[in-house]
Amino acid sequence: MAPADARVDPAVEETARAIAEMEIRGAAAIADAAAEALATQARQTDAGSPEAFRAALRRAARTLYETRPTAVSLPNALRYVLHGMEGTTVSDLRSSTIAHAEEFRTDLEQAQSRLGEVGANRLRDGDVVLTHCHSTDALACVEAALEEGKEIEAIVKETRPRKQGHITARELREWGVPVSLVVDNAARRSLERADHVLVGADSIAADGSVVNKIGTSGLAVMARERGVPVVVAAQTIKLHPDTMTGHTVEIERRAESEVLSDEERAEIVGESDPDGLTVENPAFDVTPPRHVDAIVTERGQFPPESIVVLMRELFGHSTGEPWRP
Ligand SMILES: O=P(O)(O)OC[C@H]1O[C@H](OP(=O)(O)O)[C@H](O)[C@@H]1O
Repeated sequence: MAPADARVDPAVEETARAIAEMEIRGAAAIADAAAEALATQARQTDAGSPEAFRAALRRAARTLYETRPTAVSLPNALRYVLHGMEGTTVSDLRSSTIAHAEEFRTDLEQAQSRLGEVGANRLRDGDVVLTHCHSTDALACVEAALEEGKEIEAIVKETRPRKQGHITARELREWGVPVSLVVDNAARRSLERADHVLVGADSIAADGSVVNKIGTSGLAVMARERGVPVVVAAQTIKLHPDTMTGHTVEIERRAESEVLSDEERAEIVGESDPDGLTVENPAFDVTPPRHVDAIVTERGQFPPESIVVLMRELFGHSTGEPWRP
């Protein structure tokens, strides 16, 4: 049993709540917040023994891990920080954990800007990108292209049910990029004038499949039909190491309330049996590698089928779940 002083800090509980309720969202932001929360746990814990300290950190990591299942950046961040927890005294454990969390956060930021430079090489002056959802990795490519003096236009898919396309549109407008906001159903028509589909990823599997916001796979199929290249911008923390050993990526299913309000439900159901209406709300889908042209990372650009080579290099060691007691 964990020692009594292995308590999860309230700040960690609050971060976990904010991730679960998507106040903190986007795979990179989730990883960053999780690493910061572990550093807070390390700083604040009143654990009186190394054993209690380790138990508190593991508990905190588990609390964060259980929030959202699809973005692998979350367990990758937790694993990185917990593997860095070294020492035989509470003081050493504390300082090594905090140092590793800070290192992770700095690396994350640098990786995104390097990735942006790689992705920007694909974009030419005057190009039109079509986006789905909101991805800071994808936007980093546009930002770097703009910094190089290229003019870029964007067609931004609304992205039901949570309309994260609005966040993308807002950021692009802040940078002065002309934006056409379109409903998701306009995707195929909009591809007529797009030069690239540019999206992010929540997880990338060893076979090069891309797990991203629901609607990405249909968009990729249509883009292939139209001959528009599909570019996935994803830092290497989006690579899912467990898929090298045959595990699949869990697709998060979110609440009905994101799709249908109580009033709308009542209107549809009328006098009929309310159990006869169910709402499915999977948050992500899987795009097979044959519909993806390139995965852009901070380590360069890869055809999806070869991403496993990079995955082996970066995650070749045992993965495991160090937050399990
Ligand atoms: O790490 P960055 O590129 O910012 O985001 C990656 C992905 O995370 C988002 O998921 P959600 O909105 O958290 O469900 C989107 O699916 C986006 O493509």
